Amino acid sequence: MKLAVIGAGKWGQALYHAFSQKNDVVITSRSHKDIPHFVSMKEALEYEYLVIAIPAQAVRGWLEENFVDKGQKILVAAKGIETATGSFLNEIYGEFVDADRLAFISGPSFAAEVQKSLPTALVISSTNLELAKTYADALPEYIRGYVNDDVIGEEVAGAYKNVIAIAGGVCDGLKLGNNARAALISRGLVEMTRFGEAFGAKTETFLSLGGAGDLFLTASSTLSRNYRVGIGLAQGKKIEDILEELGEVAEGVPTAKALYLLAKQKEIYLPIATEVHAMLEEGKDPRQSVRDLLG
Ligand SMILES: NC(=O)c1ccc[n+]([C@@H]2O[C@H](COP(=O)([O-])OP(=O)(O)OC[C@H]3O[C@@H](n4cnc5c(N)ncnc54)[C@H](O)[C@@H]3O)[C@@H](O)[C@H]2O)c1
Ligand SMILES: O=P(O)(O)OC[C@H](O)CO
Repeated sequence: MKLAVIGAGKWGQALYHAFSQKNDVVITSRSHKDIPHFVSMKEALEYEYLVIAIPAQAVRGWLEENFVDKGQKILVAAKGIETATGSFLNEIYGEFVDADRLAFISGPSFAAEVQKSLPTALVISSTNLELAKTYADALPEYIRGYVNDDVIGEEVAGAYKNVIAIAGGVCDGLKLGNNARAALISRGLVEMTRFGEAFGAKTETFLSLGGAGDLFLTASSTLSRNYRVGIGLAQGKKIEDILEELGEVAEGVPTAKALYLLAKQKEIYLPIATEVHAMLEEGKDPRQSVRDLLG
């Protein structure tokens, strides 16, 4: 199979490594990178099968500037909800490509471990299960690919867990203990499920890889950029300084605002996301957020 990976950040390069095990893969990004089989954006967009690892908040602009529909299939490899409009990625990509040519990859997957070919299990979701299977079959032996058709559920899970991961970092940064982190992660799973169901997601989606699996991974590891944002908040750092130090995308930061706005609009009770939003956007003291969550 011939594939083109678009976006050469940590995740794009990890997926390029993974898919290259069994396929002919090229990679591109907005600035040249010294990677074998690096091609121009124009050449990459001629491929039939694409993998796009551009961060959620940049997707719409990138599509508007670069994408011409020539029948390509797209595996969307980002996790987030567009803050400006509250749109999920399937809605944004859906403005450019029919749903039956869109698939979404999610699940517990630190790029650094995928890059080292460590055992991983991921979910590829699509309304077109044949397409999901095509991409899953292209994964290497060290990645077990599951497929399902609950695109909304997998999208919500992948986006929401980044916000709970920020809270997980706050919890550990304040040294509140394992009991507190377990309570936070469990309640975070309930909260993301409640949110997902409001948008038509399947409850069981949140019990598997894309939900509980990715949440447990991300909300308790310094390998997570979002978890590290929480550590910084607990240390009293300003979010601007945290992100500058990080030097990589932390999708939970803009997604927290998107969740807060959607929760108000649809009147959904999202206590943890609301407190993360308050810490990020209003500079609320993390200790006060914890007290308010426990209150
Ligand atoms: N890093 C991981 O472990 C991991 C794992 C799974 C999913 N993801 C998801 O993958 C997506 C990308 O994250 P990442 O880890 O590669 O982040 P990163 O910060 O390592 O890289 C982001 C890449 O996007 C590019 N980019 C940013 N704005 C752009 C724009 N306007 N147009 C074109 N390119 C742009 C940057 O140049 C950079 O190469 C995120 O949604 C993230 O949640 C990351
Ligand atoms: O580093 P994070 O917090 O963006 O998490 C990376 C992946 O989404 C983990 O599955």
